[in-house]
Amino acid sequence: MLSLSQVSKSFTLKDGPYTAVDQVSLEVQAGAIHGIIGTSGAGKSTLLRLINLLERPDEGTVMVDGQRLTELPDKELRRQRQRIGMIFQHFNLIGNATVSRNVAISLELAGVPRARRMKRVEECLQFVGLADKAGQYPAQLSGGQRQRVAIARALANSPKLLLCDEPTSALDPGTTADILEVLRNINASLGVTIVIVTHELDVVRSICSEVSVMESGRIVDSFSREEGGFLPPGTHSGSFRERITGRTGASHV
Ligand SMILES: Nc1ncnc2c1ncn2[C@@H]1O[C@H](COP(=O)(O)OP(=O)(O)OP(=O)(O)O)[C@@H](O)[C@H]1O
Repeated sequence: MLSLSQVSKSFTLKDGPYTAVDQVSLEVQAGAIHGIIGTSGAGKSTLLRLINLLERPDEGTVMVDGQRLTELPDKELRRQRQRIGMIFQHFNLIGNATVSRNVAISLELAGVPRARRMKRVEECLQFVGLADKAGQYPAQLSGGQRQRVAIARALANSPKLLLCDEPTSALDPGTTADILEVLRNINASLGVTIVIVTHELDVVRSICSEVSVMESGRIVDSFSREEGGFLPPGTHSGSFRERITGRTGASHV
């Protein structure tokens, strides 16, 4: 579903170039929930933004669902991007637009006719349990409800891939569990592949099927739930792998 090959991205800072993502290669199979974890500044969000080319890689190739995004002309890239949903830590909703309009905008941009748009908005709001909030504004909603609106917006164009940048980091533990349940449901019932950037180990333990650990712009370890399960939520010590799986192990990378 997703294949990154030798992808790098540098930024020009005051004291010279800074490599935020350094020759990363990554394969995510269709149907996975892939977690990217690491300390602050490791390059996780930049890597996520390289997947849908919100950031253009300096080097390397990005393939999503058989399409080499890094080689597409702008117009075709915009079309392909509609099949990649994205949600953010701070929801990024339009404050002066109603809930239904927030969801409808991505459909308008995709040129979906009005009648189909309205039907799809209703379906998506129903999916996230907010059909009764269609006429409200983001400021009238709780954090969890705002993230549900953002999820409905991301689902509107029926994406095959959903990118989540710290989706629960602004939420309390109970609301976090609810949002993770919505993401699990999107994966299980709609078959959407999910890539989730987080610094929260419990998010990874709770929903991810596989994990990449990032450090200084590189993927330094990767492992999957299939190798022997993940620990239940709680405090554990050691490397990211030990804290998530309870096991030590050689890096696969
Ligand atoms: N647009 C940009 N311009 C300059 N530097 C940037 C830009 N985006 C990211 N960086 C730098 O790249 C590094 C990696 O940032 P990134 O946000 O990808 O890390 P992260 O692992 O997601 O961290 P956090 O968990 O704190 O968000 C940081 O040092 C950051 O300051």
